[in-house]
Amino acid sequence: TGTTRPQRLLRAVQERATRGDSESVIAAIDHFCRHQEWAMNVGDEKGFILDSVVSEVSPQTALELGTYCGYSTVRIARLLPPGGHLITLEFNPNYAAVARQVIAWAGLEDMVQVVEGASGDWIPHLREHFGIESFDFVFLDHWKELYLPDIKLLEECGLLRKGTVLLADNVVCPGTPDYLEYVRKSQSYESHYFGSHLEYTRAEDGLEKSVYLG
Ligand SMILES: Nc1ncnc2c1ncn2CCOCCNC(=O)c1cc(-c2ccc(F)cc2)cc(O)c1O
Ligand SMILES: [Mg+2]
Repeated sequence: TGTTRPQRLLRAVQERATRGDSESVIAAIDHFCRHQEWAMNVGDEKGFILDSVVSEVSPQTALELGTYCGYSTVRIARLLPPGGHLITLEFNPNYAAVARQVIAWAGLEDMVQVVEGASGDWIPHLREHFGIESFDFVFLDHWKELYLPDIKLLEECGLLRKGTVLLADNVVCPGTPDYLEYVRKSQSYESHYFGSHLEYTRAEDGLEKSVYLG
């Protein structure tokens, strides 16, 4: 029983990145994934698109579905405006444990809440548990077949408002066909595809940005 990949990724952060410097944490993870071991972070190329959307929205309240090691959590949290807060849901307790340490190494623990559990179980309780009225921004990066049911659940729970921006990773690879069809056809969303590549590879992938129209 050696270490897991997330544990090796965390060690690379602790060895290569400067405490409190989120840029160096992002760079350390990208270096590890390019030169040591591939891992399913959104990566630098799609991460640049994520940065531009987060900067444009400048969310006070943000939700991430699928934390993994906290790479996109750090990318989002470092761009939040004063008072901004990010809730990130992670199913796997081992991933969540690594993510908390990565987020702390970046010095962003005060803006982020890592919540362990399944998205479908937690979404109906976010309002009462965290005092959230609605989300300004949602990043979808968890099980690809849960993207569609989970945005329908967010709608039903009244957690989306006119103008909420959804950004979905992996809409080409591994792919989220039912989600794409829904947001592109629904009168309740204005959708746009940002073509890119699967993290650290030349395979095609992209992000779908969808604005909820209410
Ligand atoms: N809170 C929650 N509730 C429910 N479920 C949850 C949860 N939190 C986590 N999960 C479950 C799973 O989370 C990880 C999902 N991410 C991916 O699977 C993923 C896979 C690839 C990939 C892999 C292999 C290839 F060959 C090509 C591409 C690339 C990516 O960028 C990915 O994001
Ligand atoms: Mg992904």
